Amino acid sequence: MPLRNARGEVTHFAAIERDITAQKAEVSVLRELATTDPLTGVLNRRGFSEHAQGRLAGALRDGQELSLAMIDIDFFKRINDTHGHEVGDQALIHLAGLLRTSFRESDVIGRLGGEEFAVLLPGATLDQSRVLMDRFRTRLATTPLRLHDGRWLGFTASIGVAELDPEKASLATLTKAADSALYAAKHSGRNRVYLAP
Ligand SMILES: Nc1nc2c(ncn2[C@@H]2O[C@H](COP(=O)(O)OP(=O)(O)OP(=O)(O)O)[C@@H](O)[C@H]2O)c(=O)[nH]1
Repeated sequence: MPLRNARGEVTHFAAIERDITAQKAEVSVLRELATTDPLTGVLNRRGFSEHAQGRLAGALRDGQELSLAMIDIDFFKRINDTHGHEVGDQALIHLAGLLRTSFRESDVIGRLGGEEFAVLLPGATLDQSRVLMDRFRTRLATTPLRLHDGRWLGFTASIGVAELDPEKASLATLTKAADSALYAAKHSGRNRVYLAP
């Protein structure tokens, strides 16, 4: 803002300066809280969807393959009913930890709700994803969770995988296809990976 003398000539400029570093940090913490699942630390549905939309747009732009896997714990209700809700929560944390150490930094991992998780695999074809997901399924099935009383709890998951079709490209379409494959995996006996046609 210009400051003038009695003759109306500009002699100085005044400015108000405010350090917004703290506000910026606060906004970023709030953003993180809004997009992260507090129990497992992976992205929540909203965070996953935001990241996935971005990666999907990138894949379409670059003509890159992209796959989506939906992962759902088998008989999770039974785990809760038999061992209690706290052990159920531990199982969710266990699964999220295995997901984090099984996939690349560039893959997007989220908990979509309840015992359902999703992994978005940019650059992966349906066939490559099948191999990766089957490896993960086996890793989960052979890595039991150690309970507080020293006992071990083994559990499995069913997985449905779909690949991005550039002709029908939307996250909703891809999710629906992976969900149908997951449904088929559940109904054919669980603890398996099914691919969307
Ligand atoms: N401990 C715990 N349980 C949860 C949470 N969210 C959802 N659940 C439970 O997850 C269970 C889901 O049960 P169902 O949808 O019947 O599925 P399921 O028993 O895994 O059976 P299938 O998927 O058919 O193998 C319910 O008992 C919910 O109460 C959570 O954050 N923590």
